[in-house]
Amino acid sequence: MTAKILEINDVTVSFDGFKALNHLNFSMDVGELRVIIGPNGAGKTTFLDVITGKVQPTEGQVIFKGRNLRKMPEYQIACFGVGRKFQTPRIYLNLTVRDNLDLACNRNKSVFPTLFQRTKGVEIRTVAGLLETIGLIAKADFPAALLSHGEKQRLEIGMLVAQSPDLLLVDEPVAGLTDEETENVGSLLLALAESHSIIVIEHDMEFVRQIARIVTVLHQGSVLCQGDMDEVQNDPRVIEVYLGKQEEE
Ligand SMILES: Nc1ncnc2c1ncn2[C@@H]1O[C@H](COP(=O)(O)OP(=O)(O)OP(=O)(O)O)[C@@H](O)[C@H]1O
Repeated sequence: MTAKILEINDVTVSFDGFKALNHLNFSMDVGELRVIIGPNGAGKTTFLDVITGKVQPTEGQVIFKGRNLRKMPEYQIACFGVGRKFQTPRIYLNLTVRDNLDLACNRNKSVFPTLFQRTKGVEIRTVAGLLETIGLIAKADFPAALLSHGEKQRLEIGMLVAQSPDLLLVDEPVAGLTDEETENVGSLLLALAESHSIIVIEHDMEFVRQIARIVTVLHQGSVLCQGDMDEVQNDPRVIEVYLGKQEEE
């Protein structure tokens, strides 16, 4: 049986009685690339928030690498191997691409990774290797401010990977990107999926089709259905709550 990197058991998150997550059950294998879709308000961001420790479950458990994350502060969870990419790139615009990556690599040399038993064999990345992975060798010495939006997204993904996370959480990486940039980010995530477990939240169905193996659909804080792209797209419940409405927008 393949080891699970993440198990979410019967998790509910209540905000003043409103259940943003409602008895949610979810699991994924080590090395899996999983895409999460769902209508606005389905609970996707809250789902990421309970994994990173930003939000504590009201009920239920989040188990990462076999360990219950309950009451673990956010920075400890990050050091234990969860890396999160937010929708808007968080990079240093005045620094060069190379210096951004260098900073991220050096962050990894803090004492915390050794304190929180990182998985053996997780590759420690070099700046040169990262520049190649994210396809920005030619722009290594440009200030990050001069990059296109898609290149900034790739740089931030590179900075995340520099910290050798076991699980990458990527929130809407292609929102606002051109078709070409979208494809580049997709190829990058597919390349990273060869050595990382990755969760991607995305609304862009073309992009989801490019990268997805298994798709999980969230609705009203629970898993509505899960399967490959064809199964999910043809599921009448998904068409009703998400895909049908999306086409009308
Ligand atoms: N801190 C909070 N306090 C109260 N309600 C919240 C809070 N955070 C989220 N919610 C509510 O929980 C529900 C789920 O929100 P969440 O942001 O997780 O959904 P989402 O699927 O990410 O939506 P979107 O696609 O619009 O980003 C929404 O109805 C939202 O208004």
